[in-house]
Amino acid sequence: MIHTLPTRISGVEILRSQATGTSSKEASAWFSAISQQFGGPRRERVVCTRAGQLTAPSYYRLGGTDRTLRCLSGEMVVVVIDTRHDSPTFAQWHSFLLSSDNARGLWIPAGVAVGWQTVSPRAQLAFSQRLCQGRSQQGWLRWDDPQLAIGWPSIPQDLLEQPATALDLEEIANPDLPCLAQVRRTKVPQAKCSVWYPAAAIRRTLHRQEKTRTQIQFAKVQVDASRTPLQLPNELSNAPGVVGARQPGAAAGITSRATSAMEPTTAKDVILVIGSSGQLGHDLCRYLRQLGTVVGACRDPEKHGLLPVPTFVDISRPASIRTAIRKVRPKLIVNATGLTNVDRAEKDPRIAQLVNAAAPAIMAEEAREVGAGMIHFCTDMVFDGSGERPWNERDRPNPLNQYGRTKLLGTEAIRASGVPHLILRTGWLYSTHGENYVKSIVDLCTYRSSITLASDHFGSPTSTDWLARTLTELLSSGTNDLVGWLAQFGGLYHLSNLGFASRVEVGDQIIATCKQLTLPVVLQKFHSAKQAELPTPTPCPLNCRLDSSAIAVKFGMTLPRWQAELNLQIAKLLDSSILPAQSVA
Ligand SMILES: NC(=O)C1=CN([C@@H]2O[C@H](COP(=O)(O)OP(=O)(O)OC[C@H]3O[C@@H](n4cnc5c(N)ncnc54)[C@H](OP(=O)(O)O)[C@@H]3O)[C@@H](O)[C@H]2O)C=CC1
Ligand SMILES: Cc1cn([C@H]2C[C@H](O)[C@@H](COP(=O)(O)OP(=O)(O)O[C@H]3O[C@@H](C)C(=O)[C@@H](O)[C@H]3O)O2)c(=O)[nH]c1=O
Repeated sequence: MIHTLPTRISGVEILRSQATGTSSKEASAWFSAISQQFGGPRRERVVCTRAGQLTAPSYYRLGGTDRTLRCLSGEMVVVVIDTRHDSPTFAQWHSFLLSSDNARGLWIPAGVAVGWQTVSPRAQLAFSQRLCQGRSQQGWLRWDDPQLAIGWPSIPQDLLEQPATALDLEEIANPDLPCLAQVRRTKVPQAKCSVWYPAAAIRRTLHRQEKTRTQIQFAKVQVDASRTPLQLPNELSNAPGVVGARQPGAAAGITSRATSAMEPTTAKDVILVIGSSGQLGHDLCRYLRQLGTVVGACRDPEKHGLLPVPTFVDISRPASIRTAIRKVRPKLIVNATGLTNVDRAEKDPRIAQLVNAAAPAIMAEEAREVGAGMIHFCTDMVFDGSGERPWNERDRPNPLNQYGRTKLLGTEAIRASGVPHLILRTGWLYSTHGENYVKSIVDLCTYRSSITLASDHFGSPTSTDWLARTLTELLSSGTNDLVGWLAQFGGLYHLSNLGFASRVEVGDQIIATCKQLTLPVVLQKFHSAKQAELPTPTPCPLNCRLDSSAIAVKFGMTLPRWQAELNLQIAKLLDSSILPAQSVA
């Protein structure tokens, strides 16, 4: 019996069964359990892949065929993307870690694209697909669709099965766009031509002929949406160079992907994200792609994990910062760097000064040189933590430690530089990647029976996913002129998730969410202590509450409550099994 669990993508289900292991006997037991439960006849196969190999997402439409996957050996990250424009989770993607250990399978309904990347040296995937009567239309989604910004585990070493006809989600699913047709053209007469109408989900084969070994090219044709599908074939048949392309060459309005003519014609602004390996930098790279061409910069490309390969920068060396910026010549410099280890900053004030204070000042200088604007992130730790009132932008900073002091200097340098800028002062950041207190507590609570947290240290947990998305939304109104937008609307704003909590209350919320998501939690309760009683060497402010009302009012934003955002991010964390997979129900 296979048990099913719903996921965040409507209709996609996690499959759990008793069967584990890699033997072919168990693979066939799995296949027959799938047939029994989900019906047949089915096409079954076992696919072998190597580390880094990526199979681009594909989906089925007409005749709708469902698919199931399970990892027989090794580990792979499977990404599902909802391409059904009438679905409540349309355009959302979600990743799952499938491994031989967690014995997890996935059920993928028609209309949901699925692709995978292997993370272990080798892996085997059991793939079962219901055969349906008539033709079932398979399509491919670009694995690097910039709008989706899928967080694949790494830059693919090897790209399997992404045909040249792979489309962006917008092209596939938006019924409001003019119809897009895909045309296969060959150099021989009576070539096969497939026309596909995403809006109507109709596919036709115009001319059939015996197989030819002639090289096949692909072209995409944008047609007038007002034309009915039946009119289209004639038009295509008449288009020289497409059907029976005797004279290869571009027909009016028809362009080959190979010529890159489908790429946007207007040059996109370049956005340089410095610190792309950090928790916030990573999410900024994912979201800011919606606004321009993102170039990451960090000192360890291995930690960047996204495409394209980042530019090298060591921000403790001024020359390195200047070289990186002059090389990339961005319109926008986003500084997501920081020496964020508060104890390390206290012990090594010279490095803290270089990274948190001097580097932002140099970035601002260089931004002026190349005519760029700047985004920067400041911290709640610039305040002394007195009182209980949330700090607003007019309150006077008075940092207690080197981290706070150097961050304040960096912020002040940018403000004084005259460069158009937006500085977001935030606090208590966490993410589903990188090291942070949320991930640590989720991990620790499965095997530690006691953890002590401060009951008198208050702030707002804020997810980097939300912060990066919110910044992108803010900037999107200024994409025509990012620098001009910053000059007009920029400045310093406080921005964090809504509501305040002590560190203990945050811990309690994490445990409650983990239990709700059926993580086997061992920890029952946190021990509370005063911050001063904890073995932390660095003096830290107690009141880190930030008042984000100024930015919310100015831009009409609704801030999510920290609890709701935390629940969402923990669900993502557990679903994608960044934690040990066997601890997930
Ligand atoms: N974390 C938090 O709670 C808060 C953070 N902030 C601010 O937000 C920003 C992002 O924070 P967060 O994502 O949490 O930080 P992380 O510690 O996750 O990331 C910091 C980034 O800075 C990079 N970096 C540090 N030193 C150097 C160097 N010498 N050369 C090149 N890169 C370097 C790191 O690179 P590498 O990966 O190689 O180390 C990493 O990419 C920082 O400015 C921080 O001060 C503000 C408020 C709260
Ligand atoms: C990382 C970690 C934290 N904790 C506890 C300790 C502490 O009470 C709480 C928070 O830990 P942190 O290391 O995030 O604490 P801290 O360094 O105080 O966090 C600060 O970081 C800098 C960069 C900022 O700018 C601030 O806004 C703030 O987020 O969680 C654990 O119990 N286990 C862990 O593994």
